[in-house]
Amino acid sequence: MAQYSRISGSVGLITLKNPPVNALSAAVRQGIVDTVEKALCDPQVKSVVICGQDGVFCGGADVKEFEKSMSGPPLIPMIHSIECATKPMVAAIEGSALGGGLELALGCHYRIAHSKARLGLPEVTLGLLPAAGGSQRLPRLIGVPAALDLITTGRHVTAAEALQLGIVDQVTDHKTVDAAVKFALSVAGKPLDARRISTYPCPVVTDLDALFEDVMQKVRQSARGAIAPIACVQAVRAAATLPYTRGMEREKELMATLFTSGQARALQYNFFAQRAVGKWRMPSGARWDTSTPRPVHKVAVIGLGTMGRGIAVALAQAGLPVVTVEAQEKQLMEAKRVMSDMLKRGAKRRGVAPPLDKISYSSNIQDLADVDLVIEAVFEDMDLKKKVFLQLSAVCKPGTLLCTNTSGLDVDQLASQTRNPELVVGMHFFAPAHVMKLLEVVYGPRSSPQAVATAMQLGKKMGKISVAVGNCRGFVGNRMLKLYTEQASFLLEEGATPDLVDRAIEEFGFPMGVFRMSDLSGLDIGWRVRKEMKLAVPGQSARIREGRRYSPLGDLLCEQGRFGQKTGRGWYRYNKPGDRVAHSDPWLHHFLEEYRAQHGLVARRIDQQEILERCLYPMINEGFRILQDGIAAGPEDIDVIYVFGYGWPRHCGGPMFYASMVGLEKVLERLEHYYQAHPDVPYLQPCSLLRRLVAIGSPPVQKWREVIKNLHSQL
Ligand SMILES: CCCCCCCCCCCCC[C@H](O)CC(=O)SCCNC(=O)CCNC(=O)[C@H](O)C(C)(C)COP(=O)(O)OP(=O)(O)OC[C@H]1O[C@@H](n2cnc3c(N)ncnc32)[C@H](O)[C@@H]1OP(=O)(O)O
Repeated sequence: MAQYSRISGSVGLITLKNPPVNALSAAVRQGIVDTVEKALCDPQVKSVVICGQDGVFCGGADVKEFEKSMSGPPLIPMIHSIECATKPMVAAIEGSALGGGLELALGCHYRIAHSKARLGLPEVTLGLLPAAGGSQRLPRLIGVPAALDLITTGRHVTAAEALQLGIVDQVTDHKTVDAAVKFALSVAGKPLDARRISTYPCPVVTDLDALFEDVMQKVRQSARGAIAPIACVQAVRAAATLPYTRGMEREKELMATLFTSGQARALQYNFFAQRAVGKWRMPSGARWDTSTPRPVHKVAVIGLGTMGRGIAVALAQAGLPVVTVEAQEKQLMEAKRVMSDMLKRGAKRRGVAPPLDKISYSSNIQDLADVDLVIEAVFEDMDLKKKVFLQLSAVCKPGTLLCTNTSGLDVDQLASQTRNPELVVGMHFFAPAHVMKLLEVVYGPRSSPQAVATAMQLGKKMGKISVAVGNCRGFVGNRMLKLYTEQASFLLEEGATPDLVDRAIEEFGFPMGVFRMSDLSGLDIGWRVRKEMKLAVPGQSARIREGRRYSPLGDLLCEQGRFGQKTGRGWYRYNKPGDRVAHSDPWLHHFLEEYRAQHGLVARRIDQQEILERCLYPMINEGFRILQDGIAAGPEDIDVIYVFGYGWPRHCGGPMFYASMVGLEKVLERLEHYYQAHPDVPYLQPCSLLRRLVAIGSPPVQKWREVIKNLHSQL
């Protein structure tokens, strides 16, 4: 839909109307075609302004339409006819001009932006390229290097940067449409030949081959198997080397391969999944749109280890006053120094003043009497956390929300220490907490919807993608991760090496393999938990514990003081403690051989396919159990957690989406196969939800919620 009116006597005003982001649906495209024609045929009209309603120019093509067969006028000729118009066309950009929205603006002869507007070609993040002329017009307008940067990263630029780059002609702090109309009046009747970007030659680049080789290498390195960034580079190369019409053909050709790819489907699924997790619901029926968060004006963080420091910094960066409490004076002083540096570095990056005054430091828990919300981030020890919750419950004013930053401990046990268990939730941050985007908000059986709503809103304010999940050991992320790491150890017992397993995982697209990751986070953390659970017993190497297969490999390494990077030895060897470059370690290979000999295990050749299936399918199976248990409300929650918290390659959608792409029948068949081969690993047994989905014909992932709902209503 687009509305046409005439203002200031001679300016035709076209307003895109498709809330919330004025996406270019078939109806909007039809509206634009019709209203442009009207404006061009109206003899009173000397120039035209195109704007979007409600302060948003246009969020691009309507991504929901990509799943259906396309109807309505196509974008490319529509934009072409705007560029060919004989009356000046001016884009009035407020809010966002993204993807097809910016391409539409590039088809106009002039662009006026509000100072708060954001512009960009983020198609690459959806597995696509700017295929309505964006890959051909932008390099012609701003040069090849700048266009490559914007198109391959998909980053949004501010109006100020857009002006500097030459994407927009004017930036205004006032009403954008008024400024655009004034501008349109001033250019009426002026020649337009020099304003049609498609006619520009691409600015010459010295040593084009070297530039593209360099960019392609960088993109291949950071893309980790994603195809869209590579196609984006190829499209820009076409702009730099071919006439416009041939460049457009190349753009179309490249888009055709991306458009139907699994990666594009995965990335678009993930785009909507990120938005779906904000619409949380609890098994009780409480939901995001019926639960009002409590106001949070002042926050506290208790415990200033690595996690507490990161959380406090993220809170201060979000503009919240934070009281931090650390019982040990020495640790408090050290934390203050490190956190001030973190705030200064962050502020420098963002070009703002460091919010040092937002954080106050104390060693006295009594200083938390007036805060609205506390995040406890002391050592991961249930007894210690219980003690802290007991104290907090006595010190804090009534109504204070008490949150625990735990990676898997029982939130309900902590709630039971307090006067108001309904005000207790888990906030599981990921390290480094001021950088990582993910937050698991964990509700216990007694957490109130209001407490969940408050934690979710705080997460949003901190710039996190927050996912509400139920309370169980490890919540969603770590519950699934446990099986992944355990399977990786089993593979070592059977003949693999850390390098072999990590290579397979990294080629799949994870930034780091399972053993490299374990060395980075420290083997001792899991060891301590296993010792607490009485699973790990020093000096013991039995391979069956509590009636099921157990790999003591990690425990045995810890007994040798091999804790990973921090000790310079772990699954790999490092040149010195704290070093980050992992080297294959002959000692470890010898250790594995001895271990296998001791247990009568014969090493066999393990291929990449088996490594992936053994590491990923049990996780996926556990994901189905998590859905079945109602710990996560839908597959989107699990997938968002894995993409943003655990490095699951975004172009594979997330573990549950990946399962649907592989085919649920295949996942089921392989799990059955592995369970038969390893009956002492109970979690390999396929979960009944997976069986059920296969039995009803493997519906697409978007339909699983319905199946789960029916399953729960039958129980
Ligand atoms: C054989 C095969 C032949 C192949 C040839 C096919 C040729 C096809 C030709 C296509 C031509 C290509 C055109 C173009 O190059 C492609 C594109 O434009 S792709 C889209 C690019 N745009 C984006 O990526 C922007 C995405 N949106 C955002 O970043 C943000 O939404 C925003 C605009 C910055 C606004 O942010 P917020 O205010 O925070 O709001 P939300 O993000 O929560 O969004 C609100 C609401 O809107 C929905 N939504 C947003 N953008 C779109 C969109 N582009 N399409 C559809 N829906 C969109 C979002 O999901 C939210 O929905 P809700 O959750 O409320 O239901």
